Amino acid sequence: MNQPIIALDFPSMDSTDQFLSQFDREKLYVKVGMQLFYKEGPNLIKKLKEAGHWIFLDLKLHDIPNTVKEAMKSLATLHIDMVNVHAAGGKKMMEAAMEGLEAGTAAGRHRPLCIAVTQLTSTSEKMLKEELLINSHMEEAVLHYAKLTKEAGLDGIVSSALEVPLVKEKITDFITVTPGIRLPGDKADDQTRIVTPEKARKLGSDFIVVGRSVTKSGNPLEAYERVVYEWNN
Ligand SMILES: O=c1ccn([C@@H]2O[C@H](COP(=O)(O)O)[C@@H](O)[C@H]2O)c(=O)[nH]1
Repeated sequence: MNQPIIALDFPSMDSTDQFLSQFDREKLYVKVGMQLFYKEGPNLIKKLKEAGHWIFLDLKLHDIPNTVKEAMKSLATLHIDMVNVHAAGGKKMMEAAMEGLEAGTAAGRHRPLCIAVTQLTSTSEKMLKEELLINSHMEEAVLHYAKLTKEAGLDGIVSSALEVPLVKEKITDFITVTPGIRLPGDKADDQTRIVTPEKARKLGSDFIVVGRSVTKSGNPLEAYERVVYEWNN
């Protein structure tokens, strides 16, 4: 079974524990983002690891190459499974991220997967042009950043599932992690490039990231099971 990655966008360890307690010790693939990590830090990661969960630490590093390299050295000691940067930091920054991760990974351990955000799933075509002054269509912009990411030696990208077919056509051996996932009928909220789990599977995503469709549902366990079903069948 392919597991969706569940975004633990909660304010504290307590609210996270409360959410996870509904899953009866099932091992989940979880995503810890800025809100939770900035509050609870490495202790939370340790706790989630001890409970057997896989962890995508979604901090989206974006700084000068040396700073990103040293930050990745530290993050590699947390034994997470996946980590990320913003591709907009450029090739040198992404290469530095990989150097840091490799240097920080203990002998005998797997280096965490490292992926780069191409264009946030909250970004629309209009915003791309008018605010970011990127004068190409979303798909081309995502592909351009994906190519830079591949050249820098990273394992894959974050994009919406809508761009996955083009990325997969042009770049091989490269994973696609796609947030902006909504169950049919759910609100888009601040996301603009959204698809259902079923559509993401049909478009060829390797991993989907699901937050509010599960965490804000009246019945999170049932919503999770629906996502799992749609994602796998
Ligand atoms: O382009 C991106 C990159 C990261 N995210 C993160 O994924 C989740 C999505 O949450 P939803 O509640 O399902 O919208 C959230 O943690 C974002 O920080 C993204 O949405 N888009």
